[in-house]
Amino acid sequence: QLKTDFYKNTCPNVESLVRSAVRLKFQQTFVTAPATLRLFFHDCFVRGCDASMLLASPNGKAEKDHPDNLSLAGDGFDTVVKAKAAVDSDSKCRNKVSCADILALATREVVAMTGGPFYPVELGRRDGKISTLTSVQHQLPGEGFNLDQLNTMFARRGLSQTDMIALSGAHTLGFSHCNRVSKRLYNFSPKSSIDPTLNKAYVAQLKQMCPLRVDPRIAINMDPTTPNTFDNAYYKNLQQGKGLFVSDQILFTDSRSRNTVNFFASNNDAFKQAFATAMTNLGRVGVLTGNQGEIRFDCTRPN
Ligand code: HEM
Ligand SMILES: [Ca+2]
Ligand SMILES: [Ca+2]
Repeated sequence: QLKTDFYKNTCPNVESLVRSAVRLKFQQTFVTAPATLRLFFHDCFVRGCDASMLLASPNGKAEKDHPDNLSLAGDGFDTVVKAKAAVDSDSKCRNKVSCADILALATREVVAMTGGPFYPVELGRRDGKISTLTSVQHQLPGEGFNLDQLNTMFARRGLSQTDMIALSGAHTLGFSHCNRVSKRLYNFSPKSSIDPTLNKAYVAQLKQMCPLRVDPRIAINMDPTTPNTFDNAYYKNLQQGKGLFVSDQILFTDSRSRNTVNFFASNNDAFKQAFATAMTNLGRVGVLTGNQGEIRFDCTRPN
């Protein structure tokens, strides 16, 4: 239903307009890349890829206000606002391109700019009008999830285990916060205070960055080897016990997903290809098309 040339007649330059705006923003701050990528994921998992996550909060009860979204970096939202302004600066395009499509295009740009694949982006999504805190409940994966929980949550959106493993490779970029990992370092289980699947040297490193009772706002790299490059280092890290979250490390620990991790670790091109396919599948989740929804004038509020 979505098509790569959806705006062929209404806004033929949409891709280059978004690209220049995202490039400019990326030059100002690297966080643009991980922030936009994560925003797209969270948007698609809640009510589908409809830009619901971008809607401002009039009453403190929007999607944005859910605890799982409070750590979304502001630069992701700002990237979409800037790209939308660039699109609307072209009189032919003004109010013709949905915020959901602008987010999908901006996400492709940040992936490509950091070294990931440049893949065709399907377009034609419409913007949703609803954003509620309760619609986020149980829709986003937790950092403590096991393989079955991850597979169930992704399968509900038509995404395979391979898609899930490839998409988890997004953790090759960006930051987390100490509160997400302290349980694995200090308080893992009655049997062992440290998660036994963690690499010992990595534990020491993490404990140094995240001492007990550290300020929970302290940020740490998710990929300790190449935090600013979109590459398959994430999977090589998993092979060495250097997955930051339980939900990362389980992909290698569980024998049902280990082969795919080993394959992506050994072949960056295969990972990039699988990531592109999985992003296309993610971009189709729950989309509004045709005359459903609307084309928002302002990405932060319904028309
Ligand atoms: C598989 C299950 C997943 C879990 C449990 C998970 C969980 C998390 C958590 C807890 C953080 C850190 C938040 C913080 O402390 O600030 C994070 C960051 C991030 N996640 Fe995921 N995530 C998952 C999948 C994904 C997917 C599918 C994508 C995108 C395709 C993604 C992209 C990112 C990015 C780019 C960051 C870094 C954000 C930044 O630097 O601002 N994650 N994720
Ligand atoms: Ca959404
Ligand atoms: Ca990396």
